[in-house]
Amino acid sequence: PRFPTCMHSFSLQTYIGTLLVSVNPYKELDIYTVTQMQLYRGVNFFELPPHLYAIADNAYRVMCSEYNNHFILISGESGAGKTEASKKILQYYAVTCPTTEQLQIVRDRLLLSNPVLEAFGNAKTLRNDNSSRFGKYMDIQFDFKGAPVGGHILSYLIEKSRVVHQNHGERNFHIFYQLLEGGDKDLLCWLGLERNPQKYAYLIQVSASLSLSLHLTSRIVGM
Ligand SMILES: Nc1ncnc2c1ncn2[C@@H]1O[C@H](COP(=O)(O)OP(=O)(O)OP(=O)(O)O)[C@@H](O)[C@H]1O
Repeated sequence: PRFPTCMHSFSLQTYIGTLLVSVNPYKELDIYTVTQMQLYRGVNFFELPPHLYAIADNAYRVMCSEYNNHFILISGESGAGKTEASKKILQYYAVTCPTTEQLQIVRDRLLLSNPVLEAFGNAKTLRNDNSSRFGKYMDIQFDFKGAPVGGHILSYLIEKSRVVHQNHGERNFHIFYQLLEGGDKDLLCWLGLERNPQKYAYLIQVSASLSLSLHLTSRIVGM
């Protein structure tokens, strides 16, 4: 793909005013390290190359100095990298905000809730192997010292129909496959389940190419 020439070629991120435009690199870049977090911490917005951490740090510092609420809106098409971006912002706050041993529980809950939410709310689609099939609103509450003391994650509009119907080449919610793959023998026995997902009509994934050839075959047979 061709990127705008102003785009910082290393991070695939650039600014339009104070808006960060980020291109999904589809590979791990060495720009989300603790060293990078320390680099962006407390530094003026335009002093360093465009980065998610600059957005996160700016929102945090303005909140602390103005004592008011701030939000970061992440938008983009499916597969653009919104979920990954939100996780990186959470990690940034987890590492850089002042904390106490007690507050680490809040931090851990915010970070560790993600795998659970993704298990129940994410699924493979044609555009994204880990697509969020629900809207997410997340807030973090800070005390007057700027330490994270709590938060909410609200989910809404989950794609319930996926449980009983998936488009060709797509899958059901991850949790069903995870349960069959990772659930221990006793649990599966108690639930009356077998380990093989191919046994369940709602979990059988028909690949896009296979479904196309089936479709064509049935058309030809029909003729
Ligand atoms: N910053 C990144 N670095 C490396 N890979 C990334 C990054 N952002 C996204 N990806 C890759 O792209 C995939 C899709 O990203 P993500 O799930 O965040 O998209 P999304 O915008 O939330 O999509 P959806 O709207 O379908 O939920 C990820 O599973 C990951 O493999």
